[in-house]
Amino acid sequence: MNYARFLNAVSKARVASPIRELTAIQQRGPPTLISLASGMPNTDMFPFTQASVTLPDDSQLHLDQKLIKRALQYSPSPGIPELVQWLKNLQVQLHNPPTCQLAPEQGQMDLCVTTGSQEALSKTFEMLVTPGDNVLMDQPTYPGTLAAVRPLGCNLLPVETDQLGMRPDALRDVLSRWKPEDCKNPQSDIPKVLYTIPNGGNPTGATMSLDRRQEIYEIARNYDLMILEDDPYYFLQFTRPRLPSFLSMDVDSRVLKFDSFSKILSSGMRVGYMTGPKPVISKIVLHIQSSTLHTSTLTQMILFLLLEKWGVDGFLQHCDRVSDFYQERRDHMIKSADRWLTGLAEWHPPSAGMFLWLKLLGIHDTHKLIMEKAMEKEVLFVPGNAFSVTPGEASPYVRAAFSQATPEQMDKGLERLARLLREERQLAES
Ligand SMILES: Cc1ncc(COP(=O)(O)O)c(CNc2cc3ccccc3n(O)c2=O)c1O
Repeated sequence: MNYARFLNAVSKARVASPIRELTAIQQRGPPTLISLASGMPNTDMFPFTQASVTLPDDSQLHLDQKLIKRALQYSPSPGIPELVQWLKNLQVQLHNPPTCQLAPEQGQMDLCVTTGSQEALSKTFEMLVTPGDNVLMDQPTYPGTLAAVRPLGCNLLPVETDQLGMRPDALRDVLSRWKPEDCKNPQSDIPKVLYTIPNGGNPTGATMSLDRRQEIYEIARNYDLMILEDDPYYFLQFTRPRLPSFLSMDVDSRVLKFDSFSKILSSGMRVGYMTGPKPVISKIVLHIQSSTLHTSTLTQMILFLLLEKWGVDGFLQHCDRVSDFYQERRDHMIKSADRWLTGLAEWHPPSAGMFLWLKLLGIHDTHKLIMEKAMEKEVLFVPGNAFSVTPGEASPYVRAAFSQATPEQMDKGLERLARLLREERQLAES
């Protein structure tokens, strides 16, 4: 892969911060190393002497006086080494990426910790996108991504999805404006980036079938596309075995996978991790060096202590408990939808994630209905137009989340929606 084709001018101009490089050297150095180099503060002045976190089994993660000093200090931009290594081992065990066998400059698998996958996504678009670029994207998609990429002045090209995720025929149709060989012409405006959410899609709840993943990967090979695999719901797949990731089939090293602990351990800890070709991850790390410096060391340390205690098997057992919880909530929401919305709406039961994508029959655009009338009925959804790649596009859909509401609240909420839809029907017929 020629990664220079994908990096924009800003990213190419990024160079290593000498001070941050020193942090890495200092952290790797022997205990006998005397550093008069970095301007790190003196941890003896920090008013914290230890910290403990209690787990459901009443066991504790403890940061003693020595560990708390390290946890409260600056740390390397890619992430604290022990957490980075644990996550690399997890990715190899789960996805066995072909890229592990490559030489670093050829795109060997690398990984960095980010402050949520949101930081990884925003920095990645800022690394790959030049104003005027054409960027391929699931339609509909996650508003947080739209918020990150829209201001960059590129043309977002919506690729239609259905209950099985992005449609390869729709992708081919969008790409039919170009010839595959256009990717060799630096003057061509052929798309270089494809963004998709393969599991438990936000907002549709869709999970991409294996056939489609393989077909879309082949299209990406043919048109030399980087695939941004946004995958915060990977561990919330309800079926086993989990579907293979794009990372697991990435023989070219063209996949960037965005993972997150938000849906399985904590959203407030703000820890994600990004896996991809070393030349690309290195550029993201340079962006981290000149922005946040690194994700909170304390947060990373607490997370690592937990993962070290659990091991991969223990972590996956926890993920199974979490996905079982959301599967049960999904079942409750589908039962209530069947009870209240039959004949009023259409949907596909999701096989992952936390969202149900409801098409409200007879409604051209749900925005006004939800923001005004549903509020009067004291029920809230997200109107479908919030997820459209095309700004201002009308949508008959609403996104319903089954992550927080109790089964009783879900049932009451969908009953209120049904009452509203029946009132709308009567109004339209009168
Ligand atoms: C597809 C996709 N990619 C990336 C992210 C970001 O995850 P993180 O940075 O690792 O935590 C998300 C998080 N999605 C949401 C977040 C959220 C936060 C407050 C309130 C509402 C929220 N709603 O509604 C969301 O969908 C996502 O769905």
